[in-house]
Amino acid sequence: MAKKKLKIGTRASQLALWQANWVRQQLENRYPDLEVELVKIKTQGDKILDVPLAMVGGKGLFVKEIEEAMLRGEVDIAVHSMKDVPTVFPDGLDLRCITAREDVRDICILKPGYKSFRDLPPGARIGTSSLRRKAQLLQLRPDFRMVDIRGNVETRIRKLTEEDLDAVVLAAAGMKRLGFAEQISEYLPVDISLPAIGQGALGLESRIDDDETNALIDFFNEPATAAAVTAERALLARLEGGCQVPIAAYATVEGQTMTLRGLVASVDGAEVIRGEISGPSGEATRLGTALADDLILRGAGRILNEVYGTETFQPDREDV
Ligand SMILES: NCc1[nH]cc(CCC(=O)O)c1CC(=O)O
Repeated sequence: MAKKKLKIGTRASQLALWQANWVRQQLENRYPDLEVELVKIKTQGDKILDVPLAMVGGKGLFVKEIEEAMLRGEVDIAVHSMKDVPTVFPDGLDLRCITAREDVRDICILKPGYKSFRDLPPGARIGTSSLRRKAQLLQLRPDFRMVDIRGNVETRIRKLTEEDLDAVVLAAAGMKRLGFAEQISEYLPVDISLPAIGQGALGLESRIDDDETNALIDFFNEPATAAAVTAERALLARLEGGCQVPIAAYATVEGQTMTLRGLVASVDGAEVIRGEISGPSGEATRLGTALADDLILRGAGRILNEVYGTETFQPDREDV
């Protein structure tokens, strides 16, 4: 008998609900007889609002409680921003689909009066709590003063005015999904702000053995984005990336060829190790791992050891 009802586990933030509702809509369009319900679940990341994310620590801050509900059978699938999804999954669960990417870039909203990000005055105060954004912007403009802002997209937009900042930096994807595109002052090219791993893509997670659900959702997977995000995540996994280190990667696929760019930086942006690799898109994992190894050899290993307090990343170790 065909499945009659499907439950989506989602965070209650505006962006998460938009994303879950988008998935619901696609499902209902495709399967008119299917009833789709959203189940709101509070995660650790939603509860700790006053501390910069990099200091909260722990991977999967925004997904753990939803995964637990899925394992208990209370929900069938979870919809995540790929950016927030850890690289390892609990036993019994896996990432089943990666959707086509929304705009992958970061954007800025400037204080009224400024024409361009390039024209911001010396010492301009920039709102972001992402180490990745901070490090890259500080490399470009060491005079910038970075101000931590947390909260959902609307809250962060409001902080431009409330905290009298000169600019705030956010993901284009979130702005567009929530209908705030007209508030975008400028798109930051990927050479200036290389995106977060998985930025702009959604991931659908489900129980590995739930064949019925998996058959229903497989159409969401978009092979080119899936390959690109797989390469980015392989790089992240090799670098054991948590959120204490600025790490960025972005892969594009043309025909059968993938180009992956990546970087690891020191938090102050004084050191930014960049790299690029191209190869068959069918070898996404190998490309991501190989670029990570290249970055480690060229200085990322030292940065990671310092931040993690380990000596794991030795350039001369064979398995690194
Ligand atoms: N960390 C929060 C988060 N997770 C995903 C997005 C944006 C949407 C996306 O990248 O898919 C955002 C907001 C932001 O960084 O501005």
